[in-house]
Amino acid sequence: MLLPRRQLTLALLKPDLCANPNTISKIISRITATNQHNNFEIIRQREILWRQQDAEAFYAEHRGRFFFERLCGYMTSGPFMALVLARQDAIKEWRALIGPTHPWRARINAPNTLRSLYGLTDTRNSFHGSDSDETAKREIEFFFPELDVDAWRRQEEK
Ligand SMILES: Nc1ncnc2c1ncn2[C@@H]1O[C@H](COP(=O)(O)OP(=O)(O)OP(=O)(O)O)[C@@H](O)[C@H]1O
Repeated sequence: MLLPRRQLTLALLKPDLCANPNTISKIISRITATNQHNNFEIIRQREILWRQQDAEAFYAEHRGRFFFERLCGYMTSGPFMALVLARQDAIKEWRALIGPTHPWRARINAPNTLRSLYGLTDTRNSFHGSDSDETAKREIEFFFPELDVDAWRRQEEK
């Protein structure tokens, strides 16, 4: 029987979460829980501490937006976790698990999502997820340059 092909995505657990190790372990348990909507395999995991220029490079597409300075300030305020997650439909399923960008919207429309439970404000929304295969490759290789995403995908297709 052919197993469904897995996909990679980049997940960030942002600095407000990493200030509390207990919160991180609860979130990791939820990510890896074996049920239909979780069940992610953590392929790589790394603690990151950014300088201002790292945040500006990663979020370059948002330069000029009203929240750009706030976003870079938040992401350089302390260590955060970068994770590479694998499962079938990883991009869609991780974005579904974290919920809408704005935590207040998540609390109304998607109350069991991670941003509903842990997100603080529009900027301090605690999580990130890649939005396409192309973005996932760029973002994964930004944090894990030693991981060749194309090679991983080729291997997965065999
Ligand atoms: N209207 C806003 N006000 C304040 N901060 C914002 C706003 N929109 C986005 N941000 C911040 O910028 C980040 C990147 O914005 P983007 O539009 O790419 O959100 P997203 O794709 O839903 O979230 P993410 O990329 O973090 O998964 C958001 O996660 C949030 O921290």
